[in-house]
Amino acid sequence: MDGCLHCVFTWQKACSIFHTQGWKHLRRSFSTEKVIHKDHSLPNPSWSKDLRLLFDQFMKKCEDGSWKHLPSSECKVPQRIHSFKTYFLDSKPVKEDQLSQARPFTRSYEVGQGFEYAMFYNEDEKRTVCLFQGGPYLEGPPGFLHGGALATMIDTTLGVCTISCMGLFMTANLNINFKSPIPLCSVVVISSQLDKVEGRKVFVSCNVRSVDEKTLHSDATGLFIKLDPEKSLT
Ligand SMILES: CCCCCCCC(=O)SCCNC(=O)CCNC(=O)[C@H](O)C(C)(C)COP(=O)(O)OP(=O)(O)OC[C@H]1O[C@@H](n2cnc3c(N)ncnc32)[C@H](O)[C@@H]1OP(=O)(O)O
Repeated sequence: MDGCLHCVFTWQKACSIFHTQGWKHLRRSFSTEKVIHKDHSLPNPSWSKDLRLLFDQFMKKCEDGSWKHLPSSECKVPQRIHSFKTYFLDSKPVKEDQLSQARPFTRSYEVGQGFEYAMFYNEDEKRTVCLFQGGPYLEGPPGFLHGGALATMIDTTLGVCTISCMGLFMTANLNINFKSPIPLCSVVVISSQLDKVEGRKVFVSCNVRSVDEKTLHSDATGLFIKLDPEKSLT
């Protein structure tokens, strides 16, 4: 179990270092035994009552060990992270100075304005649940969440579901049905599961429901491909 969670943390940590400090630092960081970051997936004053209640419910489910709360940025770097650099040694990313202002997309807004979420993972059931509150800067149609913002959270949730079992990956395909618009600043529950693994291909799916579960806002499937160390990404 720890190994699976470490994979999630590894990806998040790697993205964070890459976006903020560039490849050199990413590589250097692999020699670090333990790095602690602030966890952005804990309650803050912008969270609605619904989000807090759901968060508390899932934290209770964590007490018997069946579910795990996944920190958003706080992470331990496992020894196996050394292998991560293999995938990127030959890549030629954009200049490091261009990346100095970059940050992970879902954590790029001020508290409460963009993506507020917490994720929970069930190892036995291979399921990931994301509790998501889309803030006012994520507006699409007046008063409603932008479809791209929902797609981002679906991709992230499916990605976490995937990485928990397979390590480093990229999204190859996302197929989303938007069934009912999501009021801005409301809370939805994104429930994802791993459906099938075929070699380097992992098939996952999810649905997005209102807090009372009465409204199906969206459903989606995703295909994630495990990175091949023999291939460069660029
Ligand atoms: C924890 C945080 C979660 C964050 C989640 C966010 C994740 C992201 O946003 S990733 C960014 C968006 N995605 C990308 O930019 C990916 C761009 N694409 C790529 O880099 C490559 O196409 C990549 C890595 C996905 C696959 O490349 P590669 O490793 O060469 O795989 P390749 O050999 O072409 O294909 C492997 C298998 O997958 C299949 N496949 C690949 N792409 C697709 C696709 N789009 N649809 C269906 N099948 C596909 C191939 O047919 C092949 O199948 P088989 O083994 O049966 O012959």
